[in-house]
Amino acid sequence: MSHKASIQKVLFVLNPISGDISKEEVQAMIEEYCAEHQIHLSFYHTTGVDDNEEIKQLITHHQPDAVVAIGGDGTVSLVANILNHRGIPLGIIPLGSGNGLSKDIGIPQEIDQALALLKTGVIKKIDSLDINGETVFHLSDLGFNAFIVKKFNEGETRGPGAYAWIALQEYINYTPFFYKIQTDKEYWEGEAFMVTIANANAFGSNATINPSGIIDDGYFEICLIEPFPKAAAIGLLFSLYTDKIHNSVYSRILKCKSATIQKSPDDILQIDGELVDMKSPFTVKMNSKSLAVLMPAITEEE
Ligand SMILES: Nc1ncnc2c1ncn2[C@@H]1O[C@H](COP(=O)(O)OP(=O)(O)OP(=O)(O)O)[C@@H](O)[C@H]1O
Repeated sequence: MSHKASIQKVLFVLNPISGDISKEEVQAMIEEYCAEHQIHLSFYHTTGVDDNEEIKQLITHHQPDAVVAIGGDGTVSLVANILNHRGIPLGIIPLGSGNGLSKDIGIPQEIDQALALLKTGVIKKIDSLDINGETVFHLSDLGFNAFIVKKFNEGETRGPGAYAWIALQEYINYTPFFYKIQTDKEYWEGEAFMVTIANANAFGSNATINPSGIIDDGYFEICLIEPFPKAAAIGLLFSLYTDKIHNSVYSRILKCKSATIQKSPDDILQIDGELVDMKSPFTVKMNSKSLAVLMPAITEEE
């Protein structure tokens, strides 16, 4: 179910440090678009400190029809967390390096086209997941990828090249952790190279970990990559980038509505790009259709 967006008042939340484009230019483009389409606008520039409270106050004050996050995954997550369960739609103008959620829901990656959704888009509700009080809108994982995210955050170099280089170096000596997973439907235990708790389909890098996931079907998937011989690594990588990982003998997907996961103490959890300190065991629960999102009308017909 979706309905045509009728948006006349927008709060734009802009992260001045994300992306490599001039934010003055982005703001000028938005101001011009809104003037042309009689959209009343206000801007909030994030500071990295108390943004959550400031944005909540601005929402109360301005009563916007939509709040548009302009930035990377961190900015999208900040705004999505505020809007979750509130009914006010989230818009996204992607400026980060990954932009995972925006890609998964079909939001154009070009600024002008993403902006045009204010007039051409539809509002649709998507699911979110609750992991012991932390919210996942896109993907969360344990194991190898979360470990690489940690290494990447600790390093000096940025960009997809740096991430791939760290992954390649660490992969050689990586030892998979042991997991116990009880879902509302089945039990699984064993070692896994990676355990992805997926509300959506693909990482910002376009590696599709959950090809058949649907973001508003009331289910999530726990996507396991079981330990594999080194010789299988290239094939697995190829499967991830051709939407075929579910066909691999090393892949197992547990589709469910709730789950309890037991992890090893040293294993790390990442949620939508941020590392989270999580106790074990932890529970994952579905919040069906909790977040209203502004997206292209075409997504529904695909
Ligand atoms: N004015 C600011 N100065 C410094 N840090 C900021 C400011 N505003 C937000 N931040 C920080 O920016 C981070 C979020 O960045 P975001 O993910 O949106 O962009 P990015 O890092 O460029 O994108 P990506 O994660 O996709 O590479 C948060 O850690 C937040 O605290």
